[in-house]
Amino acid sequence: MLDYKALPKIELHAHLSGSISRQCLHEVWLLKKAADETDLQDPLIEMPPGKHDYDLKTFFPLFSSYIYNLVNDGPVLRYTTLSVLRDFAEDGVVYLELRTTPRAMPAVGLTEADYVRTILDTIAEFERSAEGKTLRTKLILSIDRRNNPTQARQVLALCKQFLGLGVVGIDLCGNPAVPLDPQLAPVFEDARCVPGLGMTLHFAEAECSGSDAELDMLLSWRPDRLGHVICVSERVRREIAGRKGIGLELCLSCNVHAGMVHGGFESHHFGEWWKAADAVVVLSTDDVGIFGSPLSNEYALAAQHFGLSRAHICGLIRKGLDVIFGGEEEKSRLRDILWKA
Ligand SMILES: CNc1ncnc2c1ncn2[C@@H]1O[C@H](COP(=O)(O)O)[C@@H](O)[C@H]1O
Repeated sequence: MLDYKALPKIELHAHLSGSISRQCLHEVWLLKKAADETDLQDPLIEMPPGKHDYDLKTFFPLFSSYIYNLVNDGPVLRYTTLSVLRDFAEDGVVYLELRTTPRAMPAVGLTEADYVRTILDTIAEFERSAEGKTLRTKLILSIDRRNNPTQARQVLALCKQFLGLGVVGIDLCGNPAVPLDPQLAPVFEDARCVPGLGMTLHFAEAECSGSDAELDMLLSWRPDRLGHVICVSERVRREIAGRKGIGLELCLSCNVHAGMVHGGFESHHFGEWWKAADAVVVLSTDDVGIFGSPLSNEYALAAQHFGLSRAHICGLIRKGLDVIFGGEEEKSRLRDILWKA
């Protein structure tokens, strides 16, 4: 039996706010409650331990109406980010690309740039600590589907501002039920022209965001990686398969628990993609705080449901290296770690 936790792993699709454990949110809530700074319900009641079956209707409001109201100042952003980094490190993750939607906190005078800076400073602080020795973390900034073009432009401006300082990519995320504003296209087209900036897109998460017209537009931006890739037509599937070296960030537990795929783990499209010669499949957690499955468990699930051997698992992790946004130096560090495992 493989020790999936001890196995060095790379995580490329993890949303910061969704990766905060309920215990950590509870600790924040206790402090805020004691200081009379919150009217929110205890996170352990709001999101009972063991409850992971949030569907797309109940999932997105968790952020807008709950988590964002608890993580609403600089010290809490630092505290929760540290906790997320610690959790990934303890799970044996050696390279992490964390993604987040820059968020101003006007009540405490924090701008979107301050938000990004606070997270980068926290990552640096963690990497200097003994517990952070093996994990290296980079940041991807997300444009949410609900953002207007001005907000999207601002995210791109932040990517440029912090490129080389820890930010390595741009993402399109958000509730797939929100129609995609075609005016976001020029922002991603411009992002594509920024040297050194990686691009990953949430792709065909639901029927409503899986039309060929939408997917053709996303593919025209020439993304390096795609997240989820669920509701794709046969033509789009072939188109993706033909894009040599494209990264596919697949999230087993998230998709199964949220009812985004049907028929349980065995029928997850990981089964179709993981052997595809030209695609690079990277197992990812998405939102471990909500769906409760750390990356080590995602690998265990893949092995259990798709019959992957130790050699398959190690091969998959090593192949993932090709699609990281962290640059050659990071790849070389990871080669040393992953080929020794
Ligand atoms: C099914 N999986 C998903 N699909 C699409 N968007 C997702 C997501 N999981 C999380 N997010 C997006 O990430 C934000 C929270 O993290 P940050 O505040 O950015 O760190 C949410 O607002 C949500 O839109």
